[in-house]
Amino acid sequence: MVPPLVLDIDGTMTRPDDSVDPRFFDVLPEWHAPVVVATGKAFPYPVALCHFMYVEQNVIAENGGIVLSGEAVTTNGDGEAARRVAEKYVAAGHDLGWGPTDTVNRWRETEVAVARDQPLGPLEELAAEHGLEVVDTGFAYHVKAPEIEKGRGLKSVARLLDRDPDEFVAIGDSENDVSTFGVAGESYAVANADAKAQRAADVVLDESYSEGTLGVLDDLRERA
Ligand SMILES: O=C(O)COP(=O)(O)O
Ligand SMILES: [Mg+2]
Repeated sequence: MVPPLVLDIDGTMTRPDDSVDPRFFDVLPEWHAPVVVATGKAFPYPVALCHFMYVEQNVIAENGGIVLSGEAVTTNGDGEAARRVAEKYVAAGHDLGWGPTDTVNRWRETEVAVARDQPLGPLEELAAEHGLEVVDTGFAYHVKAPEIEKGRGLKSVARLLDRDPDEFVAIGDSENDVSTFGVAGESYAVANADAKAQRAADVVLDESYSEGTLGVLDDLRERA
């Protein structure tokens, strides 16, 4: 049997141009074990990705802020403190950096994301004043409660799926995947992963982005 998977999206299921590799649309519906999509993105993004890949909606969104498996949705935290940080950041003359529509934060419930071309120092200061931290995923700065992590989300999804977290194989690319790597039984960082993810992973792959991830899936299938 193939093992259950926990897959990060950005940098892991994507190609260097940020598009999701279309090969996952064939590989994942045929994966004969649960697939959990674990992302820093707001809840609707991974739900839509699962929907359009036609796989079960096992989702860890907002870095563990929201978890969905089967009929159970769990929200960890209300994002109130993160929104206060964002307000103060904007009041200090900065910008969240996503333009007037801001679809990055529009449906975000438990944290706030800031574009990486905005100043990090003042954001970290405000976050610390509110007991929060800033996590850099390589795609955005996430202002979040330190205790909310993808790894904690994996524990609750595993429970709902009646699996041991240790059975999961995790693949990721950045510091928001470190907690997942700590909970899963086996972990891989793609070659484009940041230093923290590389240090935390059991294996650092030679191949980058979706190429690395699909290579692991091939190996796991062969092993099964
Ligand atoms: O939304 C981000 O900043 C990163 O998303 P990811 O966790 O799927 O890589
Ligand atoms: Mg990522």
